[in-house]
Amino acid sequence: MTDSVSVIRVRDASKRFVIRKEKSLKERLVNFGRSNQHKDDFWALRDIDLDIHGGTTVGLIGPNGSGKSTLLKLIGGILQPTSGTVEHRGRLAALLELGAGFHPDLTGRENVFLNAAILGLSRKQTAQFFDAIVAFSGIEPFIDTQVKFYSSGMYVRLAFAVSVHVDPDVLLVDEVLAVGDEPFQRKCMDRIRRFQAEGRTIVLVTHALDTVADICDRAVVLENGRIQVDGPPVDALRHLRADFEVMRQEDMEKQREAVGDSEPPSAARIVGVTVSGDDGRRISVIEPGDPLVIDVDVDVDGRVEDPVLGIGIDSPLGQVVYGTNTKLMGRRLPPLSGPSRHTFRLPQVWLGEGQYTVHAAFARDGGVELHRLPGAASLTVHASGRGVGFLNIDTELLSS
Ligand SMILES: Nc1ncnc2c1ncn2[C@@H]1O[C@H](COP(=O)(O)OP(=O)(O)OP(=O)(O)O)[C@@H](O)[C@H]1O
Repeated sequence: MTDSVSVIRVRDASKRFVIRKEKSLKERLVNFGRSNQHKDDFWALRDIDLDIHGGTTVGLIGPNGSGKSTLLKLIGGILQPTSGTVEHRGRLAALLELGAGFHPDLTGRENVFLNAAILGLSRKQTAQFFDAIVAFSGIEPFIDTQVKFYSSGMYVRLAFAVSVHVDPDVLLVDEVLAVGDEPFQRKCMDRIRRFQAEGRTIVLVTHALDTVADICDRAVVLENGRIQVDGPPVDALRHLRADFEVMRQEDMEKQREAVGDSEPPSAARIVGVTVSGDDGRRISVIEPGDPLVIDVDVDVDGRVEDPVLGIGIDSPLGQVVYGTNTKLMGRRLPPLSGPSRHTFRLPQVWLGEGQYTVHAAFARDGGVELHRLPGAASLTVHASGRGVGFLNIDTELLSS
């Protein structure tokens, strides 16, 4: 089934939605007698050109509302472009938003037949696959229940089972898989890998960026309805993570402004965190194995007798990837008062490719945390692209 020609071809496609907004009471009075709604045009996609070749796996990534699902729906023929063209070749199965393609009043069994018929299978063909579909979905006890009573996970289980059993040439998958439990998600990933090995084409919308690095041949970054990057996942992810970091900083700035000076002055504060290399120069990008020097400036109004100072490196979702503090290190700090600087040196930081932030925290030994500065500095790790995840390990293949 693998071929090098386009199985999906999007040419100069744009999609406009008309958004209706309720008018305010004042506007209603002024426009008495006329409609109570505003109509606004909104371009969810602009000038999209995309060729997807047979046998490839492409990830569509980008911030919330950037147009990923809309593009997937255009490819799947669920939506029509306002201008431009979208073509595809071969049988196409789509796993789009929850419940799409299912009729709520029909049972799981009836929906399997309905869905398969929409995808072009005869009743006889569907009957052949039926047991395999139900077995894969793992929801046999509920197969004769109306799907409106299904949980979101049960919906997705059945929908995914149908889409992978109808022998599609192209599989479109939106984020929905994320609602399945872990064992089911793993089963789906195994099936997706099998599809890849069989040379089928897969287009995936996801926020799981490591999944994109792991399974996609190519990634397309959408922002504000336009393609920003289209290329190898490592490049696309680097671009997107850098943009996310800008958004995070803007968001922090807004939060700080919103809180303003209303925050009560604390007796002990971390006033600054800087990250540098061994030569003392400030850095924000490192390679795996590089050393890192983290300076933490603290200001204590009064005196803290038994201070404990900690630092850590967090993932973009705020998960602590690494953390330590003076107590864990078996070091005792002297009582602190006034401003002071404390320097931590991490000799070799074997982090994997990605965007991280550095936090610092200050506490009393055995007592409450006095101050924490999350996202105090940002850190980008550029790795070789030979692995995914938080760690960088130079794995070798000893035998094959
Ligand atoms: N049927 C619709 N009517 C009006 N606006 C819509 C419609 N569908 C999508 N939009 C708007 O189009 C924009 C893109 O939506 P889309 O669902 O494609 O984004 P996305 O990148 O998939 O986002 P997310 O990551 O949050 O799922 C959003 O601003 C959304 O509000």
